[in-house]
Amino acid sequence: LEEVATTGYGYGNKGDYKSLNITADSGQYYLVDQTHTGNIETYDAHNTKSNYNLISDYDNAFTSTSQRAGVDAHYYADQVYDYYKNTHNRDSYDGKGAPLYSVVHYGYNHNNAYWNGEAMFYGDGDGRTFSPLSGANDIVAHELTHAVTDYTAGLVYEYESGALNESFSDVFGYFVDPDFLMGEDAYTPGIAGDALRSMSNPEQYDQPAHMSQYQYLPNTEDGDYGGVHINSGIPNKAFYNTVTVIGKAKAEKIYYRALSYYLTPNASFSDARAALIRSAQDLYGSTDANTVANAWSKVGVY
Ligand SMILES: Cc1cc(C(=O)NCC(F)(F)F)no1
Ligand SMILES: [Ca+2]
Ligand SMILES: [Ca+2]
Ligand SMILES: [Zn+2]
Repeated sequence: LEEVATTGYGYGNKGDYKSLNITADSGQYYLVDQTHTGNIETYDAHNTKSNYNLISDYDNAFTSTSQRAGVDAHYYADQVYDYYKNTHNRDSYDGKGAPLYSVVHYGYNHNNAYWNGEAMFYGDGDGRTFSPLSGANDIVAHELTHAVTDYTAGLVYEYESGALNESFSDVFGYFVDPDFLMGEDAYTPGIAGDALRSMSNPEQYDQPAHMSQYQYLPNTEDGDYGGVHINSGIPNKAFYNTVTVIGKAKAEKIYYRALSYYLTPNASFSDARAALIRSAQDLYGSTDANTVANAWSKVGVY
């Protein structure tokens, strides 16, 4: 018997119907999507941090409650893969069709998600701060964009370059989920309208929105590696200032060109401003280049 590509369906964390690309193999069905260069495969860690296994079922319906996190991770990984291929002609995070591996039910009550250089890992949340984190497509795009960044600009995950690394992940989270809130679909299931971060109003969630409020923190785990998730509010606000004037279609080309062509591992906020101005000038001319310049000047970055 061989692995036959087929379609199935399942319910996401919100009980929403999702059509899935799956694989049938000797009477079993697996969350393995063979429709791209590399497979998209989704695993279950059963609330451990080790020994994962492919999510499988006896039919093509992944409708059990325990499968919901995997259904979302599988579906959104496909969505983000398609985004990079269709919008930027980038085949997976390495540009060469690398397979995408996702692991759900990672750890116990784990209020986070992350890319470890090889796979994406999603906690279930504790049910108060987060519901299963794969349920937010901007989080999936955020994590996958860390992989893209690692293969392109390689922004070092500390201080300003690290805050840029975080910001580019939020920015491509916007491009996949075009609203200015980050993580809202998995954040505080008991509270409507809030989010992990706001790109339009970073201060709402205790992030600086201007260079004058940059937080000098130590490059330690406790210091969030120089405040990479905190100081990202400044480039996030600059992005908001840009996209609200230029529009999404142009902004995503400008940001992708800067990330893949101009930015270097130790880029500062000022270097990012220059890379984005250059990208806007290359693609669309001086009017849009000036818009980018002003967007960053307004957050105190020159
Ligand atoms: C600490 C800490 C981690 C994060 C974060 O952005 N995690 C990735 C996400 F996808 F879950 F959002 N923010 O503060
Ligand atoms: Ca969002
Ligand atoms: Ca909420
Ligand atoms: Zn991140």
